[in-house]
Amino acid sequence: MGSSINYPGFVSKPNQTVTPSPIFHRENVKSKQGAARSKLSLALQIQKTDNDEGPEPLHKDGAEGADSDSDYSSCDEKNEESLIDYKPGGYHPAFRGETYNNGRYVLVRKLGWGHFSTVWLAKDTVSHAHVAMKVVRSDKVYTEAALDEIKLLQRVSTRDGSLGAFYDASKHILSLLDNFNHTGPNGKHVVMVFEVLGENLLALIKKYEHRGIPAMYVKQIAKQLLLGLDYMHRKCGVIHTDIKPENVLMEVRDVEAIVKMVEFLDKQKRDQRKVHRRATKSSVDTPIATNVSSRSSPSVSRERASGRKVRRHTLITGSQPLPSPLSSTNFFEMKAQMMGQSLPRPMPSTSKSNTSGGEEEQVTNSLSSLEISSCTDDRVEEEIRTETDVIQIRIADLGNACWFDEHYTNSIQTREYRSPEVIVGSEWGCSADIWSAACLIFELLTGDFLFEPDEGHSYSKDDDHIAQIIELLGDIPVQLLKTGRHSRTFFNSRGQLRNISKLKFWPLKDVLHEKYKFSVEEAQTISDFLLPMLRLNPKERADAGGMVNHPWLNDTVGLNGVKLDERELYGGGADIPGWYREVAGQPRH
Ligand SMILES: Nc1ncnc2c1ncn2[C@@H]1O[C@H](COP(=O)(O)OP(=O)(O)OP(=O)(O)O)[C@@H](O)[C@H]1O
Repeated sequence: MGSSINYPGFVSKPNQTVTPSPIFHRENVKSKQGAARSKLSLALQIQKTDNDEGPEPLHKDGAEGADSDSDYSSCDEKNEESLIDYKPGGYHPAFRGETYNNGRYVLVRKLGWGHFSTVWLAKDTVSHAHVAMKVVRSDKVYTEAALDEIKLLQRVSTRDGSLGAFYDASKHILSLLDNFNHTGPNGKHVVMVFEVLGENLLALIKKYEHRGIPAMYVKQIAKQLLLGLDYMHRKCGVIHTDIKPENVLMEVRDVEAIVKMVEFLDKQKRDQRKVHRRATKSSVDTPIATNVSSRSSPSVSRERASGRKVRRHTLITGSQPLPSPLSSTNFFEMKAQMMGQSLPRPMPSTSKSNTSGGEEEQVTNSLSSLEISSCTDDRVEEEIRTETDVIQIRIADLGNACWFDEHYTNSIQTREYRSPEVIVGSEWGCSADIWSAACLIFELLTGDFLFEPDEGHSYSKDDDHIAQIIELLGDIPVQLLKTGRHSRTFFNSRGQLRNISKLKFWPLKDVLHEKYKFSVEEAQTISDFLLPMLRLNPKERADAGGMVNHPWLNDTVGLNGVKLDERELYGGGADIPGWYREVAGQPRH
C-alpha cells in the first residue's frame, strides 16, 4: 500500500540499501536507513520486554496446524513489521493454519509485509490453489484506504480486451481475486486475495549486488512495466503514484510446484530439528532425572519452558517470499536438494520423517517441469532457458493509487521516485508515474538510485532533490515554478535556488558512460530512452504506450514483436485524460 507520507505512524522499510546517487553529494548527513533502523530497534526493545512477560499465546491449542517449531519463528525481526503495531487498530495476529472466510482459506506461510498489512500464502480450499492474502490493519484510516484500493483493483482486474490488436496488458498488473472482512482481537480487517507472485525487483537489484541487472532482463521489465502503465493510464484512468522496485513483483511460474518444494524442504528441516532436539533433550534429561529428580535444575527447566514459550508466542512471523529462479541465489540448490531427497532410498532409522512416500512422489512429479538434472533433450533445455531468461512482472500495491479525476492526496510517490511537479507542489497526473518508471529503470541498469537527496545544514531534502534534478536535466520550467505551491520555498524571484548555489551539471549519457562504464553507444541509447520519460514538464513527458515502441526495446526477450501501433514514440499523453492534472467532468473509463 502507500508510501511513507500519507498516513500516521508510518516508517520507512529498512530494506532499501543506501547507495550513492550519481549526482554530486553536497554533504554527508545521517542516512534514511539509519533513521528507520532506530525506530525499528525501539520496536524491538519493546518486543523484548513484552516477551519477558510473554504475550497472550497466539498459537493456542485450537490453532489447527499451527506449528510452533516452524522456520518462521526464527525470523529476522529487524526486517519485519513492528510488534508495537499489534494492537487494536493494528495488524491482525495471523498464524499458520488460521482459517479465513468461513474456512475457505487456510494460511500457509507469510510472504511479506507492508505498513498497511501482512501478506500470507494461503490455500484456497475451494479451488485447491494457493493464493496471496493481504490482511490490512484494522484502523479506520487503513480500512478506508483498503476499500479505495479494492475499487481501483477491481477496475484494473477487469480484463476488457487488449489495448493493441493482440496484447492484453492487464496481465502486468496484480489481479484481485476476492475480498472480505476478518474479525480478530485487534478489530475488523479488510482482506484482499490475490494471485501468488514471487519476490519484488528490489530482491533482484540485491541479487546483482547493486551493480546493475543485465540489460536483457531490464528490457523485459521495462517493456512490461510500460505496457502495464499504459493500460492503467489509458484504459482504466488509474494512476499508481508509487512506482518503485518494491512494488513490482516477479511471477513464479509454477506456483503449486514451488509451494510444494518450499513446504517440503521446510518440513524436512523441522523434522530434523525435532530429532536433534529430542536427542539433546534425552542427553540433558538423563542426569537431572537420575541425580536431582527432587530438585530439578530451575535454570534448565526455566530455559526449556521459556524456549518453548518464546516459540509458541512468536507474534511476528518471518517473511518468506516464494523463490524465483532469477532472484533467489539458492533456487537451484533448493531444487537439487529437493530432487536429491526424492531419490528412492531407505529412510535412516533415526530420522522418522512424517512425509509419506506418496507425498514425496507427488512433490517430485509436480516438480518434474522444473527439473534441471542431466536431461539434455531440446524441450528440457528450452524449459531451463525459459525459466532463467524470461521474466514476467506485475505492478502491485495499488494502495496509494487514485483516479485521473480524483486525487486523494498531493503527497505522492516515494522520495527517490518523486517527480519535480510533485516536489514543487504543482499539478500532476498520470505522467508522474512515467517519471518514477524512468527512475526505476535507471536503478535496474545501474543498481543505484537516480536521485538520492539528503538534507544538509543549510538545505532540505527537497532543495537537494531539486538541485540533483537540475544537475542532471537542466532548469525547472518557468511554468512549473509559477504553478508550484512550494516554489517560493526553493527558488528566489530570479528563479535561482535559494539554499544551494554550486551546481555540478552532469548529463545522463555522461553519467552512464563515465560512472557506470556503459559504452558511448549504449550510454547514448539508454539516455535517448530515459530522457523523454524524465521531461521536466509533466505535460510533455513521453507516455508509456509510445515508449513501448522504442528501438531499445525491439529485441526484448519474449516481447520482440510487441508494438503499440496506435501510440507514437516519444509522444506526450495529450489525449490521455488526467495526463498532467486532475480533470473533472469527464466520464470514467
Ligand atoms: N500477490 C502477492 N504475492 C506474493 N507476495 C506478495 C503479494 N502481494 C504482496 N506481497 C508481498 O507482501 C509485501 C507487502 O505487500 P504490499 O506492498 O501490497 O503491502 P502494503 O501493506 O500495502 O505495503 P507498503 O508499505 O509497501 O505500502 C510485498 O512487498 C510483497 O513482498
